[in-house]
Amino acid sequence: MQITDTKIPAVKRIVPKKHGDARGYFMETFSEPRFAEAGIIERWVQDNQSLSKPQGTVRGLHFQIAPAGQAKLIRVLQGAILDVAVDLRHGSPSFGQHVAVELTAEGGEQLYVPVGFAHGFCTLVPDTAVAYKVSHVYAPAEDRGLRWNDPALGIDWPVTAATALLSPKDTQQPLLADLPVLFTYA
Ligand SMILES: Cc1cn([C@H]2C[C@H](O)[C@@H](COP(=O)(O)OP(=O)(O)O[C@H]3O[C@@H](C)C(=O)[C@@H](O)[C@H]3O)O2)c(=O)[nH]c1=O
Repeated sequence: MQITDTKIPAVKRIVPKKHGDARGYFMETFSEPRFAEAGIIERWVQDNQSLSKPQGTVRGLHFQIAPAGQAKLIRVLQGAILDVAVDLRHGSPSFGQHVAVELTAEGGEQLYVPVGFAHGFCTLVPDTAVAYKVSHVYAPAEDRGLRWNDPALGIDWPVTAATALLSPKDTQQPLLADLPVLFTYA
């Protein structure tokens, strides 16, 4: 398992080792000691899974605020996504910047997104299934969003507002400039 920093070091890319044989493959998708060595110490309390039927489905950008902040560990079970994490930590040298990484079922790559980031993805093929661990249970009262295509974020999505499929909620999320201070950089 390889765990490397992305251009925002708090966000990590994980590539599990695939042991292939005549039957197929085996891989460890999570190892507490290996993650701890790489500085990722979380108590994962909920596993989520979603299926997005059309290519070009966008989910996000989402986060939960205190006291229900969520770290996330994202991977693709079927298909492929462009996975995006936006730094919302005021005082961070990368505040407002993002990491965008392709995750595929074939490659088994994962993205670790700590508390303080908004998260979202766009599916790159039809029938894409995504699974992720979170470090706090779903808390609807603390659930928040950020507009996926806010020009201030400069995210190079593979879709436009005319071609993307979003939930009604996600078309109406606030812009970065309209968010109060929600997270601070330690
Ligand atoms: C996120 C969540 C949703 N739900 C319910 C609420 C709603 O009725 C239905 C669909 O919710 P949403 O539209 O928010 O689902 P979705 O847009 O897939 O939300 C997810 O997006 C990705 C990008 C994330 O990062 C996740 O944390 C989560 O916010 O599922 C839960 O029961 N538990 C949960 O943990």
